Order: sequence, then C-alpha cells, then structure tokens
Amino acid sequence: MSEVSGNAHEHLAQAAGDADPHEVLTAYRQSIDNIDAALIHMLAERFKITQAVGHYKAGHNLPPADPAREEKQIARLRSLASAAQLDPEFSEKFLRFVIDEVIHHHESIQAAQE
Ligand SMILES: O=C(O)C(=O)C[C@]1(C(=O)O)C=C[C@@H](O)C=C1
Repeated sequence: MSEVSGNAHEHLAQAAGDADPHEVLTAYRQSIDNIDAALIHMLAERFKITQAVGHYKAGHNLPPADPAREEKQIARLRSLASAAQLDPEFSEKFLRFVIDEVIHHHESIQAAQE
C-alpha cells in the first residue's frame, strides 16, 4: 500500500469496495500504537537517567538498591494509579519490574568498576 492517503484515496478505495470493514477497531489500534510508542520513549528516557544514577552510585560507593526510596515511589504511584482508575496492584508490579531491572544495571556498573 502506498503512503498516499487522504480523502480522495479513501473515497476511491471505498468506491472500489475494499474499505476497512473494521475501521473503528483500526482507529483504536492507531491510538494504541501511539501510546505504546510514547511508553517506549518514556522508558528509554527513564533508563538513560537511571544509567547516570548507576554511575553516580558506583562512584560514591552507594548500594544499588534503596528500599526506603522504593517504598515511597510505590506508595506514590499506587495513589496516582487509584486516582487515574488504574489498578494499583498492576502499577506496583510494573514499577517493581522496572526498578528490579534498574538494580541489575546498577550492579553491572559496579561489578565492571571492581
Ligand atoms: O533512586 C535511586 O536510588 C535509583 O537507583 C533509582 C531507582 C529507580 O529506578 O527508581 C532504582 C533503584 C533504587 O532501589 C531506587 C530507585
């Protein structure tokens, strides 16, 4: 399919009988694709920052994990999730998953320095 789109093309496609039979679903999916792209970009930025944190911690002999900080982050995100009608349990699991990956990265940075 060419990148040519817009009204003229759409009208011709419909007239030819090859219109998308599920254009509502297609529109939902376009939005999902945009949101997934935003999530990836946000995660990429988060991991760039945590990489800098990992180097800082390694350079200052700080432990990779900070459980007190994590407790505050989880409480805050659970509260934000509830207010946004998102499952707080899911939000905590998601943050835990991300933070655990960050801790592994921090450990690798420290190990490489030893
Ligand atoms: O804030 C820190 O100290 C970090 O290393 C970042 C981070 C995070 O990903 O948010 C990761 C590990 C720590 O246990 C707490 C938080």
